[in-house]
Amino acid sequence: MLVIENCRLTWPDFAADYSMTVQKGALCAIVGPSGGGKTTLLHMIAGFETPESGKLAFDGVDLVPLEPAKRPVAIVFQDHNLFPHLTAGQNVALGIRPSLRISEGERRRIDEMLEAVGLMGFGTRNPGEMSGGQRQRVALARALVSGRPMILLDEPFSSLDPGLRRDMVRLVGELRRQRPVTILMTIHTPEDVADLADQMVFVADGKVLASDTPSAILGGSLAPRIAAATSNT
Ligand SMILES: Nc1ncnc2c1ncn2[C@@H]1O[C@H](COP(=O)(O)OP(=O)(O)OP(=O)(O)O)[C@@H](O)[C@H]1O
Repeated sequence: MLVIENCRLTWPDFAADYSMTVQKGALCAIVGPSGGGKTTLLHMIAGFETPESGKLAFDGVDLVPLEPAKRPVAIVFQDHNLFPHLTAGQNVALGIRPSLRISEGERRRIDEMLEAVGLMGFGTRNPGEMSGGQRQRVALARALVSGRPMILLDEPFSSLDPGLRRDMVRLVGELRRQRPVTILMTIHTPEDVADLADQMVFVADGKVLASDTPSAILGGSLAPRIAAATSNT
């Protein structure tokens, strides 16, 4: 389980105090207004920001003292996930070995992962020869092949058109059913994940203001605020 208890971060213009839990193996969607602190929450879990106080633990392990590379976490950003001078296969390989010196078995794992995200045969292409959706599939494959038990997706599909975005969200749903991974995903279109996510949290003003099932969140008292946050994007 991911446990976040009163994790505080303070800047001159913004203060956050996060508390939430996510069950191991769950898909948790993070929604809320722009500037409310969704990305900052993921950055804190990944280790790019350090809480001044509070508890941040996954599976009973305190994450705070661990540098980002040592955390049980892989992150996929909205853009710029891939190295343009490396092939798709090499970009995925980085999830296993930063040196890119991979064994034959690892090569097979990479090919299998590319196949799992619908990119069989694309291993030798460069990112510049791929569509935005295909590039995000490569980034997803790299996160999954790393074997890290928690994957953070920060608006990974928001630059894609609505149909492709829904396909990608469904792909995330399928992939996580096949492997024991906990996924936290920020999203500006909560309706896309309503029937896939186990949990939805609403983040605004640097706080987790609600945490429940997607139907309870989307049908509850926060619905107008969620609709307003969505229409502003
Ligand atoms: N390192 C930092 N230094 C100063 N302020 C920061 C830092 N990191 C985040 N913030 C502030 O935290 C606030 C929340 O930003 P954040 O990106 O987490 O919001 P968000 O909910 O992800 O927004 P969006 O939906 O637009 O991506 C912003 O006001 C931002 O300026």
